[in-house]
Amino acid sequence: MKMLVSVRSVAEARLAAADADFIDLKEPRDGALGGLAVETIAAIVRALRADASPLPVSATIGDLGMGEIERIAAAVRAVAACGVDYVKVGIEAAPGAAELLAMLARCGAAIVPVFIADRGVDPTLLRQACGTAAFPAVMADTADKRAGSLFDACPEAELRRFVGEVRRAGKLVGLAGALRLADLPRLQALAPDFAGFRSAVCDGDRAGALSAERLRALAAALRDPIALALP
Ligand SMILES: O=C[C@H](O)COP(=O)(O)O
Repeated sequence: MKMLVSVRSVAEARLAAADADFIDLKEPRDGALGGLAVETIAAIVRALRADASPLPVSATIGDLGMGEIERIAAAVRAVAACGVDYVKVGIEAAPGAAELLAMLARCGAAIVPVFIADRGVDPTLLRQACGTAAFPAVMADTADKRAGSLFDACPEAELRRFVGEVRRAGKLVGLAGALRLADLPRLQALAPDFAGFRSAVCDGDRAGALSAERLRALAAALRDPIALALP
């Protein structure tokens, strides 16, 4: 299971690059999928490429409503133009979501739909995303980071179905949602391709500073699943 870390600046990206497998660009203060200014995204991508970092980079477009298709299309174009490998777009079970997925399928960017799983994942929307060849990966994440982790928001059986369905579609599957060290054994059992972290690798809450110590500890725990299984 690989480790995705969300960062908001060049300094944080360089810090995370020492331990992470994927670098994800977002403004954690602005919600689950808070977007950074495109200038910041472009500057982080330039810095990582200048460092010859081999890590794939994703960026979010911001927390936009399912009905805001034109705004989302424009944001996807602007973020993709920054040179990121993947553009993450939140998908909620709300009117307009199916049309949004259809637009994203045609938009030409490498889109990762991120299912907001606080109230479960809509099976019809998930089927649509899994049936869309243009999406290289599909994620689940939570919007309300104070309500516990993804495991508090979503029954484990549902997460297992999510992982299985995305994997059977031949896509990478990622899980996130205020995941903590204590969640790693359950995560390892679900075995997504990658897990996303911000809250667990910050001093204080997810809006705080990224912690090199917490990053190292999490990376070590992910590398050593046997130790995780110990009491
Ligand atoms: O994409 C991953 C998320 O940024 C994870 O953030 P979180 O651990 O605070 O839910």
